[in-house]
Amino acid sequence: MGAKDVFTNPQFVTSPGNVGALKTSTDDQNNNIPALEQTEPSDEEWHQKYAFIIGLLRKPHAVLIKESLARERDKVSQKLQAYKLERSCVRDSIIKAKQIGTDNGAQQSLSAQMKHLDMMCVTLERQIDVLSNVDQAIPSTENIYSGEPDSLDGTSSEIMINDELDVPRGRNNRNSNFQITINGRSPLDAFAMLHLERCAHRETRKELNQIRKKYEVLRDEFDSGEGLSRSNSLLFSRINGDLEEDEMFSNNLTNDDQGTEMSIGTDDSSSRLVEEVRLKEMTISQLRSRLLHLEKARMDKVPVDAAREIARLHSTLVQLERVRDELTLQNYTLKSKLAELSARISDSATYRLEKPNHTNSSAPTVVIGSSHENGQDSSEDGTHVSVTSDELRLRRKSTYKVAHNNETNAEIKQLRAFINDLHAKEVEYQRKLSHMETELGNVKNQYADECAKRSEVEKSVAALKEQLEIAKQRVETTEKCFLMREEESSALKLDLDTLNEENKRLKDDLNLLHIKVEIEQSKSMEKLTKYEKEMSIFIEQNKTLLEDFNRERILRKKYFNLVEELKGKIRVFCRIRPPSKTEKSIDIVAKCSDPYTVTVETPTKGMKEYQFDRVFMPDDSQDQIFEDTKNLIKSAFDGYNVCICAYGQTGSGKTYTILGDETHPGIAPRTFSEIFLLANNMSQTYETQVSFYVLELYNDKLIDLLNPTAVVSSNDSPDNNKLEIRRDRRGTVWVSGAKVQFADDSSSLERNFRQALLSRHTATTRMNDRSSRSHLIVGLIIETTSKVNGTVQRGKISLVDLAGSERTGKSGVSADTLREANAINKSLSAFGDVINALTTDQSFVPYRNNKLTLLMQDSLGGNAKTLMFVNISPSSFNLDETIISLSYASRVKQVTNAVTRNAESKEIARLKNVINRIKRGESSSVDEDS
Ligand SMILES: Nc1ncnc2c1ncn2[C@@H]1O[C@H](COP(=O)(O)OP(=O)(O)OP(=O)(O)O)[C@@H](O)[C@H]1O
Repeated sequence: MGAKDVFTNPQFVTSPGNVGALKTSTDDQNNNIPALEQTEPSDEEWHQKYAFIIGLLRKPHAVLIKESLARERDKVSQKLQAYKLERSCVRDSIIKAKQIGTDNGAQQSLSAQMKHLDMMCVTLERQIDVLSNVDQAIPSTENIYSGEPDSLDGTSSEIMINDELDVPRGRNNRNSNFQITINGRSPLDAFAMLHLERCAHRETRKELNQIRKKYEVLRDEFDSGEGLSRSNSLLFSRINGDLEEDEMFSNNLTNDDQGTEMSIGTDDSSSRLVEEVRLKEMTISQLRSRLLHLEKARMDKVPVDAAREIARLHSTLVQLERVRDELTLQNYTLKSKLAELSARISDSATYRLEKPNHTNSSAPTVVIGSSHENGQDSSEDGTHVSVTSDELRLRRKSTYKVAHNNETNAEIKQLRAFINDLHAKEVEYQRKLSHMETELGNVKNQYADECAKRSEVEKSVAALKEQLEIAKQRVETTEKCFLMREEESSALKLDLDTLNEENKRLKDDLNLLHIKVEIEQSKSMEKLTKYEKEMSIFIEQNKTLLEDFNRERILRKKYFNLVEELKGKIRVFCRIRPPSKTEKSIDIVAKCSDPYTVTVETPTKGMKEYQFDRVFMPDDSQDQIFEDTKNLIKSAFDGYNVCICAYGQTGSGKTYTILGDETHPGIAPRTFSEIFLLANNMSQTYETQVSFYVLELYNDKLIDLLNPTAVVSSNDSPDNNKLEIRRDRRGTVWVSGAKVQFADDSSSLERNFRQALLSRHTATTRMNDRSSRSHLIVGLIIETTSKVNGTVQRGKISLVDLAGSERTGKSGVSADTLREANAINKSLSAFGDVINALTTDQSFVPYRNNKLTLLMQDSLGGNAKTLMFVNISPSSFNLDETIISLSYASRVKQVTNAVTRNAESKEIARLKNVINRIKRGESSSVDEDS
């Protein structure tokens, strides 16, 4: 195609008859030998063609092509280097894999990779070679300018241009605006194709030369035969279609009669020869058809002009074969004629010998062949011969010939010699013909081999072309991708520019905003600092105020208490015990809303509220209870009477509050420790003497628990009951006849106290496992004598654990203890009466109605600082009792005592002691008041 494009361009075709057409010279027309030199373009013509293309390749273009070729070669070289490097890495990996002994799959994968890399390396090396060849084929720029044909000489610019020729078509070419084309091809392509065409022509020329030489050899051999000049002329006259003379000669011999058949006879050698020739012809025709097929197949693949050349060569070959066939035919014809002539001659001789005087003319009669078409047998006697009309005619002719015997004898002889020669020549000719056929066969075989080789090469070239096409497509795809990426990149660049501008604008805005924000921030910071300062001031003020408030609150409470104390009011603490096991599932109705208020939810009257000096919650510990209580202990050291009592329904926690248990000691044991602690603290300035008594009011009877035997005797005999409740002149209640025991320390005091408690009356009720069935009164007398001035102060702490107020049915007391319950209720009722009288400012307070009220005379409205615990149960089960207790305690809180200090001067105390001693010596009664 490329070659066709180049050569169909009129500018290339310098001599239309020279290129693409086999021209037959005048001299060779007779011999039918192609004039190869004249059909092949001369070197000058080739140079003209090259020069035309090179003329187009002006210096800039040539330089560009060379540069682009060099670039391409460098690129491919770099690629090759990279592949080689990768190859060496893969090789190292394979070696390592073998050393380590990795699995076969990995090794196979590496091997496949290695093969691929090898293939790529080979391909790239070939590409580099091709590029180098093309580069060398392009003449240097000086030569382009000078346009010297030598520079384009086929020998000097001989390149192996094949279908792998890869003219750089990348960006470089595009960028260099290399747009000159020849029939749609770049000059470089045209140059390459021209070169290809020239090479093909050279090959064809070589081939034809060989054929021509062989042909000439054959011809020389044919011509060089002795005595063959005539036959040669005849043969070549036949070859050249000049058969007139021969036909005349034939007509002379055969009288040229239509329908006459000249039998050659049954000569075996001739028929064998004919058969051989026929077989050879068949073989030749088969070979020819095969050759034609192969030629056609090859022609499809070769450039058109080369194909045309080959076609012409082929037609020449066909012509030559036709000539050969004709010669063969003529040979046969001549052979048959010779045979005929021989037969005639022999017949004529026979006739002449047999009938020498038969006719006047004595001309021999010629019997031709064995043709006896009329079925008449010839007679052997010679006198009568039965002959056909043909025989008669022949005889006439023979007669004629005999008449000219003398003239023809010489000719016959000559003919015989000629026949002999012809026979010899025929043999020779057959030999040469067979030799020529063999040669022709060899040539054909060689040609077929060449064709096969060429087809192989063409196949490999086609495969390489395909690879090249794939590579080109890949390059084009890559270029397209690259272009797309470039377009995308440019679009992105535009976007980026826009975004950069936007970003810049936004940054400016942001900077402005930053400045504004900073200004605002600084302002805000100033304000914040200001506010913080103000806030800290406020916080400080608030803190101070809070502290002041708390201090004031405490002070207020303190002063309120003080006022209350000064007023002599009884202080009342409320303590709510935790729910017992049996009360867990029952509703809780009594709650502590704040440290001074207890609320009780009643089903009929709603929520009831009671205010007390302090309210303790169920989980408040014995420590917390005593913490708010121990100030009173100090008052006893100051000479005041102090009374701490617990009131409440049975099982509400009175005994737990006053006495406690072993693990949770109550107010009494803690008071013992506190007394001796204070005494110890004051031991520098005061001498302290502690004495105590423990009484029980059981069934309206006083029992001295420090002397329980006395109790038994008193019960048995009232006369022996010496325990009498008395008051001294300052109103302090004391019990005459009760054992007052001195205590040196708290432990001995507690030990004796616990011992005394063992004698207390208790019982198990439904409300309490260890219900106190009596009122317990513990008197602690503290007498302090100042070591400085001898002042004596005498204070008393009364700890009273009242028996539980109860409803007999609810508490489930037995009939045996019913009397105890009645006595308890009676005493508590008297206690209530006294409270009523005191709170209603009645002139008469019924202390004497009951021994309990008589005993507590100095604690209720008397000369004492009184603290009463009202113990309540939280559960709804005890709601009624709880409300009664709380109402009762609220009234007690209104009671005012007449609090005075029990202090005397040292002298009075001394005198009193003297008097007491005298009195003890003179009289046992020292009561000052009853
Ligand atoms: N605040 C409390 N914390 C823990 N347990 C308590 C509390 N108050 C009372 N109890 C328990 O409740 C039960 C009854 O208490 P306590 O004996 O003191 O009642 P009481 O009022 O003295 O009864 P009674 O009048 O029948 O003698 C006891 O087992 C006691 O341990």
